[in-house]
Amino acid sequence: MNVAVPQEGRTSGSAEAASVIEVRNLVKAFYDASGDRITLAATDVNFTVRRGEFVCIVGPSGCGKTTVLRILAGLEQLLSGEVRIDSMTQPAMVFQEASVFPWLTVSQNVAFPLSLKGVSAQKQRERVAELLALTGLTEFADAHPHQLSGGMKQRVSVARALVDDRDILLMDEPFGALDEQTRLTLQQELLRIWERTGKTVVFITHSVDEALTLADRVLVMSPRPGTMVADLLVPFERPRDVVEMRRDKRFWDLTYEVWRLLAAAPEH
Ligand SMILES: Nc1ncnc2c1ncn2[C@@H]1O[C@H](COP(=O)(O)OP(=O)(O)OP(=O)(O)O)[C@@H](O)[C@H]1O
Repeated sequence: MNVAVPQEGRTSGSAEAASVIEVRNLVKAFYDASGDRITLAATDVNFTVRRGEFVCIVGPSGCGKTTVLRILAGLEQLLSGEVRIDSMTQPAMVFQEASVFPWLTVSQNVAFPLSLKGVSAQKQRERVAELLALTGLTEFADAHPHQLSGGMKQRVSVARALVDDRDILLMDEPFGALDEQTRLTLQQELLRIWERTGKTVVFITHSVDEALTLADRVLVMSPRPGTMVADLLVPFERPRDVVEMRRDKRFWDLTYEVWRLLAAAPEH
């Protein structure tokens, strides 16, 4: 069942049992205030995501990656096409900039979705403790965001996205603003969390390296208006070691393959 805000083109149902997200012939355009000038952001986008899968989307800047993700989240309307999300819960979203409330503590930030749902204080405490442990934040439970590093703030965002146990996690360049080393640490942590929770993840990144580190499949988009030009299987076994996997020649062969596709993708 789809509990997302109903929109034209978004339907519910379980036509394809294995796929939890199905996008067919999606077209999205933005209009200026007068309605005259149109920016075609994405065109004829097709892909599916199976339950529990980790899918990364890469593509050049402005090709429509965020737009596609926002449509999945129910934050944008599509112009035409169809989006089917087979889930009991609205997708959770994590953005590039850690979206934490500065006046709340780490615990209160993580608990926020539960407080909106009227979950009892005792249950909130239990669930928040689980999530703080999962994301390595237990000792910062009472800290405020200004006392945290960028990586820790992003951990708070991830913990909050997981706290009310939604099936689908949509992540828009969540580690894009972090330094390389913190990024690698958080990639490893995200993989561990994903393996434990079994969420379906759609993750946008500019980094080919990051996509191959995390994903079961990498979807490659063309320049704007973006469309899918490749759907590549990432064959590395799980659990992955984000450092050790770089010794595997297949990692670099795939890196070359994705870069070749990005370089060759035609502009529309
Ligand atoms: N609200 C909006 N109004 C008008 N145009 C928009 C809006 N949002 C996005 N666009 C345009 O749609 C196109 C796709 O934008 P989008 O943010 O989806 O790209 P992206 O692939 O995520 O880019 P980046 O990788 O740089 O974040 C761009 O040309 C952008 O200017």
